[in-house]
Amino acid sequence: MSTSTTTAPLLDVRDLTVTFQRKGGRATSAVDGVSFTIAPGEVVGVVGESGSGKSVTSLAVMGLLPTRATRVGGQVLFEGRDLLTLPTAERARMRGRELAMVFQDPMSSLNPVLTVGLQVTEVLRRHNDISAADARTEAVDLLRRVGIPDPARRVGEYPHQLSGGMRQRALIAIALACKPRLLICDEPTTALDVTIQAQVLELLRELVAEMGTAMMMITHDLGVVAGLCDRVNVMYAGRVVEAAGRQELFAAPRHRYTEGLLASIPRLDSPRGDRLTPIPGTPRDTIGWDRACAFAPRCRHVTDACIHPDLELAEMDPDHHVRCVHPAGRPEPATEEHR
Ligand SMILES: Nc1ncnc2c1ncn2[C@@H]1O[C@H](COP(=O)(O)OP(=O)(O)OP(=O)(O)O)[C@@H](O)[C@H]1O
Repeated sequence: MSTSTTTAPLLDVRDLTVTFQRKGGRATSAVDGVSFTIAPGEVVGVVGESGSGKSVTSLAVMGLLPTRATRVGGQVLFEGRDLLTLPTAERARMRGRELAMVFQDPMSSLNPVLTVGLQVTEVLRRHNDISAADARTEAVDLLRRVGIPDPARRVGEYPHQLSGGMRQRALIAIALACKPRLLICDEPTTALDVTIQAQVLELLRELVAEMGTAMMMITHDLGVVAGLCDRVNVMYAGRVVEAAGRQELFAAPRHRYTEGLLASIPRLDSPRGDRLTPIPGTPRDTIGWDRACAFAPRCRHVTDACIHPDLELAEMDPDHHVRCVHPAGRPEPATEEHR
């Protein structure tokens, strides 16, 4: 089932499944019936622990999963067209122009033997009919817009000559060069120092708002979600377990996993001396969804009813969906911190 937005969605992911065929014939399911939408200009977070399927979901949307031994099912509708059925060449043409992606590690995403300027102009010239000189002028302007100082000099530099923060800014310049309709960011600040993280997130927020670009923000950091996202999808073991507006999610989490995630991070409004409550166990303590709620082994509220093969993502409120047999009630209203 799909979580809804009021305007026609830009991206409408329906019942996405990704299965990897392992050596010896065993298939593992990484994404298991994921559905969500992103409206034009909307910033949607995908949050969850390591291994929950966030990156595989984004790579499936971008068409960047390895084709060998990978089975992708469902639909990825971009402005109504199913990307999964488009010819490979057409998908490649859309990457950079309609959809772009920023990865976690800028050093492995940038080409080390090409100047930063050349990597920006390459994208501009691939998708636009412009001269080399105009592309260079535009590249300098883009580097300036992403906050790279002295951009006219920096265009001639190689990635290793830039700091980590500057490299990530260069990568953002490349991703936004053709003003894509959708930008997918996969943990874009994890590899950066904490002070630089905030600057890069603020830059992303400003740029997508200015360009009207929608953003899918993949993160395990609820602080990033609180500061940036309009709506949030919480993933666990390859499925969306809760989908809600940001305010609603922080004020009244309904899934016991989301509740646990929120209880395990420090909050400014917690009383002094209040202890954080970690979620017991690890994501490895999982039951297959076909037999039960995958979170059941780690859940403090588990009962026999959680052994239930058809646990649907159910509507709690308009635009708030939860996959849980014992969802939490509605606690106190949102604090200023999360508005
Ligand atoms: N190419 C692949 N072949 C086989 N299994 C894979 C492949 N890529 C990912 N997986 C598996 O798919 C599952 C989901 O991985 P994914 O990278 O999407 O998780 P994630 O939520 O993004 O975690 P992280 O935050 O650590 O990146 C994991 O169990 C992972 O081992």
